Amino acid sequence: MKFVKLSQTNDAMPTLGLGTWQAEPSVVKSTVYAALELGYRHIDTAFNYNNEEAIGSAITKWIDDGRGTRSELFITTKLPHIANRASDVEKFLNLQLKRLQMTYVDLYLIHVPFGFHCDPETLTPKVNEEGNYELDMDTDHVATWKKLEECQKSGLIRNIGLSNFNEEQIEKIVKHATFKPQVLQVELHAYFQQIELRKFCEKHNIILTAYAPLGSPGAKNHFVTKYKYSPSTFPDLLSLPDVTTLAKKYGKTPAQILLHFLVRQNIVVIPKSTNLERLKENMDFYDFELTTDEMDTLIRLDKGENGRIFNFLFWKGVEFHPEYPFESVKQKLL
Ligand SMILES: NC(=O)C1=CN([C@@H]2O[C@H](COP(=O)(O)OP(=O)(O)OC[C@H]3O[C@@H](n4cnc5c(N)ncnc54)[C@H](OP(=O)(O)O)[C@@H]3O)[C@@H](O)[C@H]2O)C=CC1
Ligand SMILES: O=C1CO[C@H](CO)[C@@H](O)[C@@H]1O
Repeated sequence: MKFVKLSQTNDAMPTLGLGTWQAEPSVVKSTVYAALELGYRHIDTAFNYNNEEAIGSAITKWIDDGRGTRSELFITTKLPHIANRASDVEKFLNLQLKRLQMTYVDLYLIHVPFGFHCDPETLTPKVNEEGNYELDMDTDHVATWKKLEECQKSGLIRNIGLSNFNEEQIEKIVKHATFKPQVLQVELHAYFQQIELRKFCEKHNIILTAYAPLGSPGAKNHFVTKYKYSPSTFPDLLSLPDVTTLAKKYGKTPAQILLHFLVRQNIVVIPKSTNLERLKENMDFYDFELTTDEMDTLIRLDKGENGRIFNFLFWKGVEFHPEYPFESVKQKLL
């Protein structure tokens, strides 16, 4: 396992984490326990994934079984879109810590830059007459960030960061922050390499975590059936000839090539799997080295903005939120 150092706390963040979106609570408990046994030390979850409780039980059991200690682990969770306001940070963080059975998380991210009104009974977004989520137009990133800083100071969070924010939004937070964002988690894979954003993060000492590092094969099913997206908009990175050729050459799988490609560039990856064989496979990509020419071949797969899968437009009307982050997605809608 390789680690990256977070600039302000000097914490070591494992370059491989286990993604858990779409990992159902009924299976994720055994998945997380198995992953820890295999050597995973970094788990990525979120309030929205509805599985923090199951993940917490798996980790608690693993520690109680004497298999390892809390301090060996790097646990990330996220402040949800329904709580994207200073007054909700402590309430949600405390609830999430309770679900996770932890006294602190290693990394807490603001999940998305936009906010929705919350139904306090169900802790789900309020829905308007047209059946759309009600946007909270008053989202104030700096105020929310200051609250995260307080929670970091009081020891509930070790590191704070952002997810799905654009450069301008990050810059504003950096300008007002006492404790700067340590990590930015965004969609990042061979078809969507985020070249400009990566330069920006390097300049600000922000570590990038790649979500959907395999091109999120599971999102296709989810978005097509739940949100009626067209199946043709989803990439199949695992079958690309440039990837499968390299896999053959090194005796590796396409997934291992795609993960190696990102980690080689100092990017943290969080592939999701609930399948034991694939959990093992997704750890085993550190023992070979693509040549510079081979890295260049994969770099050339980048489709820029056309490679984006996650635009959040499945939340109808979200592009009208003042903090909707993806200007080029908005432009295309005009
Ligand atoms: N901050 C944010 O807004 C977001 C964060 N995330 C985070 O990033 C994580 C990763 O992204 P995700 O969207 O899950 O996409 P990934 O690119 O990690 O792909 C996961 C999918 O690929 C399959 N898979 C896993 N390993 C392999 C393999 N070796 N070969 C073939 N198929 C494989 C999984 O199925 P199976 O389980 O059956 O193996 C699953 O369907 C999420 O789980 C979540 O933690 C994701 C989206 C947005
Ligand atoms: O993390 C995430 C996984 O994908 C979801 C889509 O339903 C988003 O909620 C979210 O950003």
